[in-house]
Amino acid sequence: MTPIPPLLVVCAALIDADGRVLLTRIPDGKPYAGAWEFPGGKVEPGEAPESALIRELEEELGIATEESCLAPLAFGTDTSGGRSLVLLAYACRKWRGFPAPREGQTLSWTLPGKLLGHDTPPADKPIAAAVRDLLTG
Ligand SMILES: Nc1nc2c([nH]c(=O)n2[C@@H]2O[C@H](COP(=O)(O)OP(=O)(O)OP(=O)(O)O)[C@@H](O)[C@H]2O)c(=O)[nH]1
Repeated sequence: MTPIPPLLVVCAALIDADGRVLLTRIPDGKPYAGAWEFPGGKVEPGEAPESALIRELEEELGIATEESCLAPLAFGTDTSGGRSLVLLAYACRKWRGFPAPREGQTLSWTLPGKLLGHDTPPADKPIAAAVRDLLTG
């Protein structure tokens, strides 16, 4: 049997000048609807993770950033319910434009101490902890 590789997903902890982090609400009809996640999305075949994240941030939020502004931070996994997913998270403090919901998402700028209080998918838990530690260290 040929093993199926896990789905590779990238996300960003966008950190604003006040040290808040952007979460987006997962819309109805998607896995974990109503929970909160970091902006990002799937890495396409042949795409570098950083390029995928830059593309997703532009598509979802209308902001522009670059590879030198993406600092690898943490990763999480989700193998529940038949899923097999690896989520790579980058911290990002520099971008151009003002993040706005291009796909109808609800956005929340969240203080680091409140990150773990949000309902998030399992893969996001270690990432939320790493972001909190980075910002409250
Ligand atoms: N963007 C994002 N996806 C996450 C996070 N945590 C997590 O488990 N995921 C999962 O990773 C997958 C990413 O899918 P997506 O729908 O956001 O990706 P995409 O923008 O490329 O989707 P598309 O196929 O609709 O274009 C989903 O199954 C989602 O539940 C997270 O923090 N951010």
